[in-house]
Amino acid sequence: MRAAVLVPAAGLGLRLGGGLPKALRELGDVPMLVHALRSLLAAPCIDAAVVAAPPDGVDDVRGLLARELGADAPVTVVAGGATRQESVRRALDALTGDCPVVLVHDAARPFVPVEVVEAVVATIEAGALAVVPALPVVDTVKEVTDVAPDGAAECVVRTVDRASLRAVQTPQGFRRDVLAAAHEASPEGDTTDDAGMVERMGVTVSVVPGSEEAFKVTRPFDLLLAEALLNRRREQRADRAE
Ligand SMILES: Nc1ccn([C@@H]2O[C@H](COP(=O)(O)OP(=O)(O)OP(=O)(O)O)[C@@H](O)[C@H]2O)c(=O)n1
Ligand SMILES: C[C@](O)(CO)[C@H](O)COP(=O)(O)O
Repeated sequence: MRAAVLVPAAGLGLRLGGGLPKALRELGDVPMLVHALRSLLAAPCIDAAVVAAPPDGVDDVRGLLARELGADAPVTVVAGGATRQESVRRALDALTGDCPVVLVHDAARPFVPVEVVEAVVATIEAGALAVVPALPVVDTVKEVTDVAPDGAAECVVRTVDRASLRAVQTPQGFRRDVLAAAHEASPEGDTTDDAGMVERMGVTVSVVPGSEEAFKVTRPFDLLLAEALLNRRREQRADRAE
C-alpha cells in the first residue's frame, strides 16, 4: 500500500449557510463528498480512504458511498468529531494496515487534480516528513486591529509582504508516524490544518504547487464556482467523446 487519505467530512458548513452538512451538499448530481472521493481515488497512489462523516449520518454516508463508488471501494466511514482536528484524529485511529504515507484532504475541496495528489505522495516518498500544496497569494494582505467578524471598525496595522506567503490547500501529506505524533501532542483546536501541528513539533513542512481547482467550498459563491467547474469538465468530456 502506497498511501491512504483521511477525509474530514463532518463539518456543519455554517459559512455556507448551514442546514445539510457541507460534505453532503449536492454538486451536480451527487454530494460534494462523492466528488472529493472520486478525485482522490482517481490517483493511482491512493489505496484507501477513511471518511470522518457527520456522527448522526455514518450509516447514510456508508450507503451513499457504496452506491456511488461501488461496494468494493476501499473506503471506510467513521464518525467525525466536534472539530476538524478531532475528525482527522478519529479517521487516523481507524486507519488499518501498513501504510507509511497518510494524506489529509478536506471533503470541501471536491475537485483536487490527480497531479496534486500524486505530487504530495511523491514528495513524502522522496523523503519529506510533511508536505502541503500551496498557491501564491494574489491579493494584497494587510494585518488589522480590532478584528471583527463583519470587518466593521477594523483598522490596518501594516501591509504584509505577500511574496513570502502561500495559500495552503489539501491534500496535506505526512509520514504516518509524524502525523500520529502531531495529533497526540497537539491541544484541541490548536491549528486550522494538520501541517500546523507538525510545524509546532519543529518538523520541516515542504511545499508543492497547489491548484486553483483544489479550492475549498466555504461560502455560497464557492458553490457557483464549483458548478461552473463541473460544467466545464462535462463539456471537456463531451468534446473528447466526439
Ligand atoms: N467538526 C468538523 C469540522 C470540519 N470538518 C471538515 O473539515 C473540512 C474543512 O472544514 P471547513 O471548510 O471549515 O468545513 P465546516 O467546518 O463545515 O465549515 P464552517 O466552518 O463554515 O462551518 C471540511 O471538509 C469539513 O467537513 C470535519 O470533518 N469535522
Ligand atoms: C485545512 C485547510 O483547508 C488548509 O487551508 C484549512 O485550514 C481549513 O480551514 P477551515 O476553516 O476548517 O475550512
